[in-house]
Amino acid sequence: MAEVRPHARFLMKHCFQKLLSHRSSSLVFRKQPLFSSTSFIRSFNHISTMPIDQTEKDVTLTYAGSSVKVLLHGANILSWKVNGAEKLFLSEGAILDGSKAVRGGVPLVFPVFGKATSGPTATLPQHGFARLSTWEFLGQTTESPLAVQFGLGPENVSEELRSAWPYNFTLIYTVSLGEDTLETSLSISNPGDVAWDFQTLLHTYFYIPDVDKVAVTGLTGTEVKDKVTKTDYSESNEDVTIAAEVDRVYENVPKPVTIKSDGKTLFEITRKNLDDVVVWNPWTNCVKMGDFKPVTGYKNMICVEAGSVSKWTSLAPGETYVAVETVKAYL
Ligand SMILES: O=P(O)(O)OC[C@H]1O[C@@H](O)[C@H](O)[C@@H](O)[C@@H]1O
Repeated sequence: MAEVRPHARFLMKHCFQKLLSHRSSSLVFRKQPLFSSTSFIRSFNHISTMPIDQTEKDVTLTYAGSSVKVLLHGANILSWKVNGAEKLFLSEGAILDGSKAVRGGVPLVFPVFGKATSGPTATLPQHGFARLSTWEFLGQTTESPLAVQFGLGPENVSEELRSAWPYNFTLIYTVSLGEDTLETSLSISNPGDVAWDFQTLLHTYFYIPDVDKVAVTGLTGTEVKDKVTKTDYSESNEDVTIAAEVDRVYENVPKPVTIKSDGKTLFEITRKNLDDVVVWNPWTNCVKMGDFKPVTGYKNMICVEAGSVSKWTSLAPGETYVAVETVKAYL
């Protein structure tokens, strides 16, 4: 029997199931080879810019003056532009060759947030293996908004990481680009025969003009685990501002969260099945990270991370968990 390449194996094992679920929600699924076909190109010849540009390393979508670029390594979004303006922070020192997690954009955290001290994920590196593995580009699902999918299964993960967490899983990451919105949806399935627990998070680095003027709202009254002060408390501020290192997990945040600058809304973040929100800015401690450049970059970034991290979610065989974040950009 001819050898089946990993990509084909992924499609057979993971995506045909997805295809069926898409059919029920009337989405169109196209497999990767169609992207290079002239029929696909012809179907978009009324649009002046090609909407999907695929290279060996990344995939760029262009839609209604906006664009998003996704690196296959980590399925890490590197850039999101609305009307030509960059909305994400990507360190000038970010390493994009697959040897390290990307410092900026939107790294994906799975199956553990931070570093577990006990349990099955304790042998995994900080934030798990999804951001350290090269995902497969699976193709396009819709034209308007423009959406594509990426997949990760055990066959895409290094042997070392796979033996550290030896479970069967399927991750399908859908990136949808609207005029001023970016929706990211992570479908986490257990196709194996034993249950496992996970945490997940979208580690979004937002670009901001000036950290001194920034405020995060929508967190008032929620319980906080403050990793800098090592205290737990209830957030009393309407406006959460940044004037030093901040590393906090806000638990069970009930409402959308907004990032403002000088009182004006820059971003609104809505979440489904991502109950927690992490706010992180390393401040001048960024000098300790070799890949954080320039060292003044902390003034132009804030991580507001939608996650399910304050508890473990158990996924039984055959179950799927779908986590969705929608970011709307203003200004
Ligand atoms: O350097 P890393 O592994 O990308 O992590 C960056 C930060 O990620 C945040 O989500 C964590 O709350 C921080 O504690 C951590 O420092």
